[in-house]
Amino acid sequence: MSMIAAFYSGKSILITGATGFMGKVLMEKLFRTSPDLKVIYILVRPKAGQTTQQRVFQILNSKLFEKVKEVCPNVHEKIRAIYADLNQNDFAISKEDMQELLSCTNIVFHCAATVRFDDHLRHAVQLNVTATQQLLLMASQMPKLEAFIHISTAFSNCNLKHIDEVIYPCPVEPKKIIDSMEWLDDAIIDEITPKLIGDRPNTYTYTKALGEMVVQQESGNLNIAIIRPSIVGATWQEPFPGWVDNLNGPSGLIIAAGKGFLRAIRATPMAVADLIPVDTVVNLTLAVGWYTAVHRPKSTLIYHCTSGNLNPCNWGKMGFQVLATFEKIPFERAFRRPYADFTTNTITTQYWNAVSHRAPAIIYDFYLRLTGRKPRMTKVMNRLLRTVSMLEYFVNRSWEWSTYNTEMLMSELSPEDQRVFNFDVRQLNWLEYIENYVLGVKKYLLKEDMAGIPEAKQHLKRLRNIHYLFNTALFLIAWRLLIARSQMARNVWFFIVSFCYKFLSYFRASSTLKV
Ligand SMILES: CCCCCCCCCCCCCCCC(=O)SCCNC(=O)CCNC(=O)[C@H](O)C(C)(C)COP(=O)(O)OP(=O)(O)OC[C@H]1O[C@@H](n2cnc3c(N)ncnc32)[C@H](O)[C@@H]1OP(=O)(O)O
Ligand SMILES: NC(=O)C1=CN([C@@H]2O[C@H](COP(=O)(O)OP(=O)(O)OC[C@H]3O[C@@H](n4cnc5c(N)ncnc54)[C@H](OP(=O)(O)O)[C@@H]3O)[C@@H](O)[C@H]2O)C=CC1
Repeated sequence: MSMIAAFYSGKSILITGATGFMGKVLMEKLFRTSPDLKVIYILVRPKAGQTTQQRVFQILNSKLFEKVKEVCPNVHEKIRAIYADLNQNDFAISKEDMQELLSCTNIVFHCAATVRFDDHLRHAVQLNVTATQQLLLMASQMPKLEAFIHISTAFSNCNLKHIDEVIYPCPVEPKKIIDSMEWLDDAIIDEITPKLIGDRPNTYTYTKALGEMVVQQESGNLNIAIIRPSIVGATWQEPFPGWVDNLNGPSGLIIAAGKGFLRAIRATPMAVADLIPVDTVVNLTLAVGWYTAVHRPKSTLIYHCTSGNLNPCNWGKMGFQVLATFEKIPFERAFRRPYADFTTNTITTQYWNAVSHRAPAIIYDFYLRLTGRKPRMTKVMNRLLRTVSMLEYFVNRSWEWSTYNTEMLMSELSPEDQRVFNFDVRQLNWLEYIENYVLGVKKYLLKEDMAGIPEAKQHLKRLRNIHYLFNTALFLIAWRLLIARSQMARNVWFFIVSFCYKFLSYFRASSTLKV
């Protein structure tokens, strides 16, 4: 019997960010391995015209939860969606709901965050810092609370090269930042943002670092742990390989490359691609919840959930495997044939952006205009290049994260727990994982049918022929123009033609002699 699974039985668990990528996988695993848990409270806001109930209904009826329904048929009764907006005071939770949360919760998993790199500092602070502070305040009023697990990111200290499992202080105290966000206007915040974030690349990593400081300062008597995952990718094994449901991290770029929009990126092929499957992060999170509640470590432990030091893969290998998978499993209706050049040179990147990204978009928009349709490709391309420029920071550097606590925890687990809550990334086969990732992107993000693969392959063949035809035509036109203008080019041309003629004559003569 798994000790971790048994620990969560009968428990009331509060999850923030349960509608997000990681939150859904966390809920799924909890229900599947501990169907006897008492209740999962999730803080949800209405979104995109859906009420909180409709959102929960949609999640529970998704493919991700198919296995859960078999082991926990009354899952609908065990999930309690509580209306909440983490941007509001007291999260806008009703008094009755708040009372229930405070009196019943045993474990808190705080996953909610804004993960947008370019979020306005005010908004990023509100969600990643102030909301964390408020949640800790709530937690301090929960008499039955056994553990509070905060999800941070391995990149919260990406300004350092070697990162230990400790909290590194930011120069300005989080409390001061929270206060100043209340009275500074947007223009001033915009002005001071670069100074505040310093050598971090964006407001996301900065506010996640502030969030960790808040956890440290406000922990009081709470039993707290922090988990720092690196780049979270599709599921490795559970509930099935390749599941992914948003464009963050590599997923968006896999689509862009597979559809032929993205053909080059400024990336260092030898830099470590510190990807970690979402189910690995969830398994570690649940193991940490158990360990923190049962063993009650004296201080707040930080767990790095990374792959680089245990089972490294680099961007070059990853890109190669992604492209190789497109050969077997192409995406439908590609704009151009998938190809991705990783270059570290800024001038080469600009050349590729002009020739391979912007020019085809302009030509395609011109074609759309000619055929009476609305041009759109230039806009899509500009957005994509902006996204790529924001991710470039992470694909041109390598970090070293120490993983003593994570390895210590692994050794504390029983063999059964090591199997059921496996977070040993050394067992991951990258080639297989990446292939499943690409397949998952096709199935769950693009919602493409596998039956369409032969047609997709045909389409790529047509694109290849168009490519050859286009290049030949371009070459001939360029050559014709050169001949018309340069005596030297004409001489070369006559030399080649006469050489070919002589060679053919000689060949014909020698074959006649043989006969
Ligand atoms: C050969 C292949 C090799 C693969 C090689 C992979 C390398 C991959 C390195 C990753 C490295 C991350 C390392 C951080 C790890 C953490 O810890 S951070 C957690 C992850 N967070 C993220 O990834 C957030 C990144 N995204 C953002 O911040 C924002 O989307 C951006 C980039 C600022 C764009 O903002 P925006 O212009 O306002 O656009 P937004 O409204 O978000 O979306 C606009 C459009 O772009 C699309 N879009 C959004 N994000 C993306 C994306 N990532 N990609 C493409 N399209 C996107 C949207 O679907 C939308 O399309 P439409 O619906 O309009 O058709
Ligand atoms: N994805 C990654 O690569 C990595 C993620 N992380 C961390 O993991 C955690 C989970 O990330 P991930 O699941 O990928 O992120 P998602 O963007 O998929 O999910 C974010 C969650 O936060 C919720 N949320 C955001 N704003 C509010 C609000 N105002 N009120 C209530 N809920 C809100 C979202 O709700 P809604 O659905 O309503 O928007 C959603 O459930 C985060 O803490 C992130 O920093 C760390 C490293 C890498």
